[in-house]
Amino acid sequence: MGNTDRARKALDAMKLLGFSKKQAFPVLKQLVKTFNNNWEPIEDECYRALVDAILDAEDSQQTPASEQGTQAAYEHSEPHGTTRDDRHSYDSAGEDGNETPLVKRPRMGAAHFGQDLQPGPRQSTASTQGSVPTSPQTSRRQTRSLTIAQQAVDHGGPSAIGDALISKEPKPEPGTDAARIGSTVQNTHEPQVVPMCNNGVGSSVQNTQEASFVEVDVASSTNGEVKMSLKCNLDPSNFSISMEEVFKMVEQKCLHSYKVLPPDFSIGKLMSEVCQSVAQLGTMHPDVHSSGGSLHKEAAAPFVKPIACMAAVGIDDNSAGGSSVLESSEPCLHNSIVAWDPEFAQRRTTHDVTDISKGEERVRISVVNEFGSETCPPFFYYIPRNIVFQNACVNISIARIGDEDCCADCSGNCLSASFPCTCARATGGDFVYTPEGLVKTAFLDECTSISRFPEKHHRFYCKACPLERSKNEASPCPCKGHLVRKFIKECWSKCGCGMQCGNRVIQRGITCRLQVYFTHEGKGWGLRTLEDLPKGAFVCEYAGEVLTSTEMCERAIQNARNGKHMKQVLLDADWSSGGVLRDEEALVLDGTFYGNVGRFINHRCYDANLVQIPVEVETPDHHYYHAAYFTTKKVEAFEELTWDYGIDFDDVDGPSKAFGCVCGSRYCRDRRSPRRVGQLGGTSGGAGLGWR
Ligand SMILES: C[S@@+](CC[C@H](N)C(=O)[O-])C[C@H]1O[C@@H](n2cnc3c(N)ncnc32)[C@H](O)[C@@H]1O
Repeated sequence: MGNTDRARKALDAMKLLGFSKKQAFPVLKQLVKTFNNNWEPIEDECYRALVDAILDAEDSQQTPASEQGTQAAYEHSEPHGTTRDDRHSYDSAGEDGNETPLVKRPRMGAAHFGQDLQPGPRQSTASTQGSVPTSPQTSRRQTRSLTIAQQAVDHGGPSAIGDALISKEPKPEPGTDAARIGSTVQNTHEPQVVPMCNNGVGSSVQNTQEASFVEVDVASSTNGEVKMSLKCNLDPSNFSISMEEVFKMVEQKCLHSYKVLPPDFSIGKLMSEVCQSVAQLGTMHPDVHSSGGSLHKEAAAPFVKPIACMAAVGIDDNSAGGSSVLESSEPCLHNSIVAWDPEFAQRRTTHDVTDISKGEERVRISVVNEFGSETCPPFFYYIPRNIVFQNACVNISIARIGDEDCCADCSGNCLSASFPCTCARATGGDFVYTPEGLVKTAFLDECTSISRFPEKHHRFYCKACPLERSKNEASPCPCKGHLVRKFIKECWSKCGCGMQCGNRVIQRGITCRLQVYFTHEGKGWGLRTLEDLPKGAFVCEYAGEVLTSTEMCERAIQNARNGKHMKQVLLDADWSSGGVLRDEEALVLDGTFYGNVGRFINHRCYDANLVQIPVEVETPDHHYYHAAYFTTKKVEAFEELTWDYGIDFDDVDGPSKAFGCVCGSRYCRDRRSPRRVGQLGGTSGGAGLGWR
């Protein structure tokens, strides 16, 4: 083929992309000269070099259309009212009058990965930042969709020169909040089409005459939710490929294009990194953002990284809530007395909806209400870790931790030692956590079983039950029994290992991305995850004021008068093992007035996706411990996080009076429930945890 033919083909190809001959020709001429009449690099990858060169030439001339006032640089006139930027998005017709795709022009190579789709001069209507409403109050999910439209037009030249990337209407995904909000999604984007070389994922259908689409959807919100999905509407009967094959192919093409790539480069990883980066930018606390501090790293570290810990090296624990210690040198902790001032609380009605934790957690925890008018839950003080109310005795002292209660001789990461350390042995002979920071399946399943089928598990019966005594001191009822629960013992400060030790998970605080949201089933506010969570993942603790059981009863009476629901968790795992317990040793956590996100976890009968496991960190006995929530199964992003409160709904005198269950579980135990569709034989009878 001679130079003239090659030039004609190149100009035809450019025309298909919306570049006029006037634009393309001088650039092509220059390129041919630059490459010493060698056409290969010009024709390579569907004229990628040429497109880039034209865009570069445009860049060097470009001023915004609104300022320019003329479109003299273009052969054809602009559609009505469009700006130069718009024109890049909407070339309404080709020079031949045929309807050609409305084009937007990013750099071709980068467009595969959306890299060139960052805010930029020619993407004023579709920038990621621009798409996100600036008001933090806005709870609407914004979606950003990029569609690679494969036109597969065969003009004798590279067949898929017309591949295009379209930013289209937000498209909610089934099962996500975006799907629920449906038409309420605010779309700040215009549809856009970007020319793509056919070296993308759609290449396997380049000969088809029918238009095919590959959509890359990036859904994001002000609250930092990000979901990236890739959808193809290709006819699956034409071919069968696995995503792995696709990734491999794209990876090879990347390698070909960019010449140098790290050996472990993967498209899957790249996509997940894109999501994580968007999430990270959205979830970083402003102070971290500006300082680029280590907290930023920590927040971004996937919690499943061996060391949810690794990133914790060098973190500033003051701000990051890395320790769950109740600070005290007193045997009984009385230095953090919390007094609830109802008047003050009434004056303070709002939370920071961008972060209900007020920066107390490592990640922001946003609040959204897609269904009602209340913008946020009733006021309470957010505390990331437990604080004693008044009389509770939480005896944390170095002196009480004996050699048999810690692993003073360890160093580094206990999980990598050849033998389980003392702390691991305290959990039953082995480490409970995997190197990825997840609770091992066998242990988790046993904890879940105890919680689901308490009647099948062993109970202790107190001689003088503190719970019954606090209800009626004069003539207490016999103890109803306390479940023997399985404990996790984490390494702690008296141990020789470091903060990066894999046997320290809950003490690092929340690392997954959570959101408080208003449920539509009538449960009030609830908690959901914004990312997929594997089975056994730590979600959060239930944090609150530490009360004695007498204080709890007094509060319960007071709250019943005020029509307030209590949000309490009994720490009764070991009440009967040490003989008669003093009232100040029988402890309860109450998150009603001072609490963390754990107070938003709603109840689900039987098949809840969280289980509460007692975790001992700083105290060697089981009177005081942390009530930590772990996932019982894989949980998808945007799923509500639920826990079985262990309520016996048939006990009309008990806590079930508080609410009619609308958990929606097919095993719902509340016979009155309108949403009940089935029944599991037997009742829970309580999982050893009271809930009022
Ligand atoms: C710990 S709080 C959970 C957060 C609460 N939904 C809120 O808005 O603050 C427990 C309260 O949530 C409500 N709740 C939790 N699970 C429920 C369910 N399955 N059905 C109905 N209400 C539920 C009840 O009002 C219960 O007293």
